[in-house]
Amino acid sequence: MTIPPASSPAPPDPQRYGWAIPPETGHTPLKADVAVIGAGSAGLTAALLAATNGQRVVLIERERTGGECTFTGCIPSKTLLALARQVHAARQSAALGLSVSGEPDWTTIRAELHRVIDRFRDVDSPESIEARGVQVIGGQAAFVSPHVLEVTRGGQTRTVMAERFVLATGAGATVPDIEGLRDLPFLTHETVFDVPERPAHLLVLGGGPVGCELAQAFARLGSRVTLLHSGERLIDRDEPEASAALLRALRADGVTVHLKADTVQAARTETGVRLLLSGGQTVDGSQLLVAVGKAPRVEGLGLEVIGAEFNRQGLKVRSNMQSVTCPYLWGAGDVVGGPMFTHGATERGTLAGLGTLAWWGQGVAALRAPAARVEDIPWVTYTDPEIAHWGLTEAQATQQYGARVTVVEYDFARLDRARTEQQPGFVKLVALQGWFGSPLGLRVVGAQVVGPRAGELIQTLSLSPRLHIHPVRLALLPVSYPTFSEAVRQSYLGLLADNPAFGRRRPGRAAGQAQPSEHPRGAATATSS
Ligand SMILES: Cc1cc2nc3c(=O)[nH]c(=O)nc-3n(C[C@H](O)[C@H](O)[C@H](O)COP(=O)(O)OP(=O)(O)OC[C@H]3O[C@@H](n4cnc5c(N)ncnc54)[C@H](O)[C@@H]3O)c2cc1C
Ligand SMILES: NC(=O)c1ccc[n+]([C@@H]2O[C@H](COP(=O)([O-])OP(=O)(O)OC[C@H]3O[C@@H](n4cnc5c(N)ncnc54)[C@H](O)[C@@H]3O)[C@@H](O)[C@H]2O)c1
Repeated sequence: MTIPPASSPAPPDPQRYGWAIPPETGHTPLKADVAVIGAGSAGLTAALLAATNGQRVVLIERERTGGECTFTGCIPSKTLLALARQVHAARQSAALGLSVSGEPDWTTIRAELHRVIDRFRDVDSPESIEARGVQVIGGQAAFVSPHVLEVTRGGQTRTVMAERFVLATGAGATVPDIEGLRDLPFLTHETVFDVPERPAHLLVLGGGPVGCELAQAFARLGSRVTLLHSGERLIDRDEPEASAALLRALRADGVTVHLKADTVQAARTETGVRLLLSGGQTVDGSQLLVAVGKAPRVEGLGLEVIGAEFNRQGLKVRSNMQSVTCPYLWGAGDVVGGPMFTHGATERGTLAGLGTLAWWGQGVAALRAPAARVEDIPWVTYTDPEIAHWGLTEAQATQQYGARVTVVEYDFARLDRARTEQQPGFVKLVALQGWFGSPLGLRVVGAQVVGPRAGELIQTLSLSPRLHIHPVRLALLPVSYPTFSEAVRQSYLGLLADNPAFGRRRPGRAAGQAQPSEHPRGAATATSS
């Protein structure tokens, strides 16, 4: 199946985004040491770092400074989830004798969402960036010859010449090749936060982080939600137990989930949209949200003109983010492919920014490069329960290291703080056993957390391997009682000693060998609904 990139999003409403649009392009050619294309998390980081180190920097943005994270990604999605959690908590309080009825007011929810975005917008406004020594210009940039960009906007063109360049153009929503889909007015993350009315019945295509986070948020805010995912399990880069926990949670929130759903046709109906699945089943809804992944924005940038190699996975770069074929170009953020996270974008933006500096910057970049490796970036899905992961899954580790793999499972039923808050969850550590039964050579290679504060816990759980600290040191670190952080110590102790109070240890299993009944809280592997 081919997944072509979505067409460009509609231009932003100038009333709403007024001053967040960079100033007019102007006519005079510009000369700079460093030109950065794209003012999202990656481009901003690279541009500010280069400027702080005395470079003349021009930052070119075609739409809004701040990028996806601020306007259509992390900030609106986390705000919507937080509002949805409040509504959910209010509903749950019926058990305490409080009475809550009705649905939350969508106009208020939407206003609240945009109030929060507005607060973030201040930080990355063109004025604020210029105050930090970076010249910001608005327009669409493309290379026209080596070291030369043409920036166009509203029929005007301006030339920008620079010694070095950073490409940080991000990634756009992909649209699957489903018959009739492109004839429908579907939503993506670029438009869903602006819907004027609460969707009566939202169909969500895709069970990755975007689909799952938004399915839960809209369900809790009063929409009927049906999620259709082509895979066997949701968020399939995480452990199967995490996917299963999320499936249970979404269903408990009233979301109808179809796994292994192969949508073959989409059509408009009088009340919205109808999807036809390959088995003949139809699913009707009022709106459709497409959340099946993102594609790096590498087209139309004149990369061919400067000999920079790229493909649909993104700009091809070395570990220090320098283009593999164009020595004066660095890539940063979603445009280089791999894990698409804001912290990945800023880390890679830092490397690219360092790369544009003199030899010493490139030296520091080489030292920092390992931290930006795909394997070293933890990620979090901000649903309830929160789900966080770092490193290899059990199946990946077993494939790579065979019988050396050992797994510790720690159930929050043993964690006092979780018990007081009556919150389920678990930690799973994937490790390599020490040599000859000793702690020598013992090493954690992966971690998964599901439950409250999972996004915070994963940082500490992954410290030992990421900082090359022996697991014993983390296992013996005193932790305040009663905190969720005790789960870190208890699971690490489980690596060292077989005691029911700690995490339970077992040999690693290859993919498909999982025994669901043994998983924490009996988390069964997700199956088709
Ligand atoms: C719904 C959602 C929720 C998310 N939640 C999280 C989360 O909780 N945590 C997390 O870590 N990540 C999250 N992400 C991912 C995160 O938003 C991205 O990984 C990150 O913002 C990418 O930053 P970037 O700088 O690479 O790209 P972007 O922020 O997309 O910036 C690229 C910029 O380049 C500009 N541009 C493109 N082409 C040109 C051109 N030719 N000329 C000039 N300008 C151009 C674009 O207009 C854009 O402003 C989420 C994503 C989505 C969709
Ligand atoms: N919390 C976070 O850090 C966060 C939140 C949201 C997004 N992101 C990032 O943004 C990027 C995009 O996220 P995403 O969830 O859109 O993409 P994704 O690729 O992570 O997940 C999309 C899922 O949709 C499935 N799919 C593909 N075609 C389908 C079809 N026709 N019908 C049904 N399902 C289909 C895929 O199998 C895949 O599992 C990812 O890199 C993600 O990591 C991060």
